[in-house]
Amino acid sequence: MRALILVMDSVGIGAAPDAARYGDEGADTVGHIAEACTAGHADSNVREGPLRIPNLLALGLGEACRLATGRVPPGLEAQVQHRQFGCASEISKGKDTPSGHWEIAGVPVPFDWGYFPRTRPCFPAELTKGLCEQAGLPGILGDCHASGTEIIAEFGERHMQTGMPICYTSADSVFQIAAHEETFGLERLYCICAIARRLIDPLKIGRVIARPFAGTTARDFKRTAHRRDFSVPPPGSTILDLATSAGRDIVTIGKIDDIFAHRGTGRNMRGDGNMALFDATLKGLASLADEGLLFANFIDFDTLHGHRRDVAGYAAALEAFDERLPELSSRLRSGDLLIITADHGCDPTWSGTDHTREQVPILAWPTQSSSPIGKRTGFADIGATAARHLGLPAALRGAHF
Ligand SMILES: O=P(O)(O)O[C@H]1O[C@H](CO)[C@@H](O)[C@H]1O
Ligand SMILES: [Mn+2]
Ligand SMILES: [Mn+2]
Repeated sequence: MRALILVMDSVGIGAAPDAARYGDEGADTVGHIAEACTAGHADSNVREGPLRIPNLLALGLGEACRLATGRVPPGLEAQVQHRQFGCASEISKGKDTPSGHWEIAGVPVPFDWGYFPRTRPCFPAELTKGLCEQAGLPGILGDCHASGTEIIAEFGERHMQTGMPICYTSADSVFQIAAHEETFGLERLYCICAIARRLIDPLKIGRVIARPFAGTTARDFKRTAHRRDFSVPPPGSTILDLATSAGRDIVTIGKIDDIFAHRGTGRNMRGDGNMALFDATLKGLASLADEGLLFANFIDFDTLHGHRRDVAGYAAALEAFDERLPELSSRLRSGDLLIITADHGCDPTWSGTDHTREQVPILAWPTQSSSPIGKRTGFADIGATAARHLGLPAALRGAHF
């Protein structure tokens, strides 16, 4: 008997009840992608036509959408084979990855994050000064809200000439530093991120993110897989901490270890892209001991497609993930529990490039209980259910389903 939590990063299924507060009323990541596909607006050289995700639909994704918004998106009507589906809205404020994952793991965020204003410059002068002094930098570029790919196209060449890193933020509580892997150096980038992490702790900023890139000109700059997140630790004991205390085997896939600031994250396995992460998940599962926990994050939905407002790419990523689900389900043993969910939305049809405050799906297979999961307040019910399944102490915030 083991438990698996798979987070499809940013796969929201409709605006959260408080979405208006975030300017996200009407956002719907899966719904709008399905609509675009059906309308023939998401055809590309890798996919075409209506969204084809039969395995997620069999787990109840279409019906979870109905619970969240009152309608099944076009093309997602299907026979549900497993009736353990539901949706959840987030208690924590914000719409970013750390709070979404921590809440899934049983720890909603009880405080308000710090954010940087939409001004230029947007970082406090003392912060920039401190960073330049302590890291020996001649200055910084950017100093604004931006899309990560656009800002390296804009400032990448100047960065290479001057050695000034590109610092930017978003609607999330983040301080992001982009620098060239070779001319600036990867280790040096990590090093200045660690300095920035210490400097912004008092500002309650959730993450410093290293954004290394490669290439020679604005036309061919490309971010590499060596991104690293410097997160603050979760503000309470998560399911990972409980499982660690109980001596359980833990496998984390992808950026889960960064998101939880490496606390209780067990054996971490990485992969460059969703398919490599899926391979790692299968490998991790094969080695996961009885009563163990596997916690995985699939990042491409968000980083490559949601933030880039790439509807066809997002649809193709959902289809590719869906296609691999049978490999996973065929490896589950009797008594294992699988929960597929998400941490927030990132509607690729929405304005701007930020996350969207959305409800998330809960697709469970199978659960101990036969009552419907329904519409949940708080992602913590997911962690509470996995914890109960593993026989861990009932110390998390949520109620199990
Ligand atoms: O535009 P890029 O650099 O992908 O940044 C995005 O990535 C951050 C982390 O998900 C978000 O806060 C958003 O700013
Ligand atoms: Mn995320
Ligand atoms: Mn994101």
